Amino acid sequence: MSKTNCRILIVDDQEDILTAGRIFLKQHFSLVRTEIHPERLPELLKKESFDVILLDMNYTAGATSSREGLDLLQKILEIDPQAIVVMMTAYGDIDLAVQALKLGASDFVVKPWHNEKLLATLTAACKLSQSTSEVAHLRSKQQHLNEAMNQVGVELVGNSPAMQKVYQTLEKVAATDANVLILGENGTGKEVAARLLHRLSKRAREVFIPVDLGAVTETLFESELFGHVKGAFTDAKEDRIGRFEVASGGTLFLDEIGNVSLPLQAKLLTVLQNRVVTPVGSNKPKAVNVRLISATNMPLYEMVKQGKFRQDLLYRINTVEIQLPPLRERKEDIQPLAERFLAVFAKKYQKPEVHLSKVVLHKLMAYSWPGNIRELEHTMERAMIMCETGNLQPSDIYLSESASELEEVGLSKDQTLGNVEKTLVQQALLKNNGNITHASKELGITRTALYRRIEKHGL
Ligand SMILES: Nc1ncnc2c1ncn2[C@@H]1O[C@H](COP(=O)(O)OP(=O)(O)OP(=O)(O)O)[C@@H](O)[C@H]1O
Repeated sequence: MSKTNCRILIVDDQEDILTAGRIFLKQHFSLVRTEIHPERLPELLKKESFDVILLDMNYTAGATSSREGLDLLQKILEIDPQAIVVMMTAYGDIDLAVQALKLGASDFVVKPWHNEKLLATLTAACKLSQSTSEVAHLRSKQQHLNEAMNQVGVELVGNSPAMQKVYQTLEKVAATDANVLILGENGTGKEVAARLLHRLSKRAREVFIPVDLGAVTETLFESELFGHVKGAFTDAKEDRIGRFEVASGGTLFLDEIGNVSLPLQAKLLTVLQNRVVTPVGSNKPKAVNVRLISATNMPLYEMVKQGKFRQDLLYRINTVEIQLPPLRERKEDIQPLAERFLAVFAKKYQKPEVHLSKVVLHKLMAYSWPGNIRELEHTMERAMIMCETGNLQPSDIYLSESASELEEVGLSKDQTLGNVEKTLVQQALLKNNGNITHASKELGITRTALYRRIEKHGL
């Protein structure tokens, strides 16, 4: 007969009980220890761990208060709150057994015990102990995974005044559970900001669950967000929890919220108001506790006026609003971002680190970046791949707008002769991708004269 892998400790001050218990239980469980001195229990538990403790309630011969047993139970649970303790009570002590259960005991057996009953109770207690430690193990694994995942993409580069305002708001709102709406054009870093907010919040050890609502089909919306029960529809082969439940305790990031249709907006609103979800095919609502962050690049206020977005839903999601400015409105962030991306891609493609020269920087600064930081990131990745010399050339920077459409750098603002000359030289260099011969030809000056001007204007 194979033994159950379970370590059992029997505590009693009567030698005959300990002996009878040991002889019987050793046939069924991998380890059985006994302790006749209950006062030594705390010391013993610090040294050794047991899956189940079988604890007597009455210690002093003839005592009826059983206070000692309850005190010992409390001590055990102080040392190990997860301990599985089965109490042994005398016949007629049911009230005391109930008290013990309320204090945290897992079960009780009546003395003198029936062997089958004792065996069944302890087998169940061993299973409970195993599941409790599995849950604890999974929980700590989950926490490690969350922490590792929460590290991904949470650094917001850029210190422009516009971004400083964003950081200040993120820090203020992180301490609260307020619903946050992040607005901004494509690629401005809305998801990175949402991840950073989660990491700064008190939910940082829990999950961050992003949902791209633009990619969720109308028919799967409810099942995806609220879950479904087996048989709710043809493909529902088993119960599945939705993103709200997965995110419970943590943060739910609803990206592209402006893409949700009006009927589904109503369903979303009901969930946010009542803080419960009802899986598709079920009639049992489940409570959820999420911090909600929503994001969109769509003009939600305009959409409310046009009847395309529910005003009550907007008010529900925008307790605090964060506007991420487009890159063209925070040009001072271009250099640090470009340098960061170059460093990242140098590592990725195992190339030496590349220096960002002034002429390349000018090309980057003159562009309007309609795709914002995502476009800058892709541009720098491509440049790193194309760059052969370790010295990035303007020709390595491929931009979707043609050079003639580049902004006229500063021409209208300060038209001193020096500035006009500097601008013309810059533009000629940009247009010719830094090629001195071609740029000097276009400007109608010699190469030496162009070099002199480059030096003079610090280009
Ligand atoms: N401030 C920043 N610092 C560093 N990287 C950033 C920053 N902002 C954005 N990025 C990077 O730019 C890319 C786009 O960012 P993100 O996905 O957060 O933008 P988004 O506004 O959510 O885009 P979309 O509207 O298309 O969903 C990502 O690769 C991200 O890592």
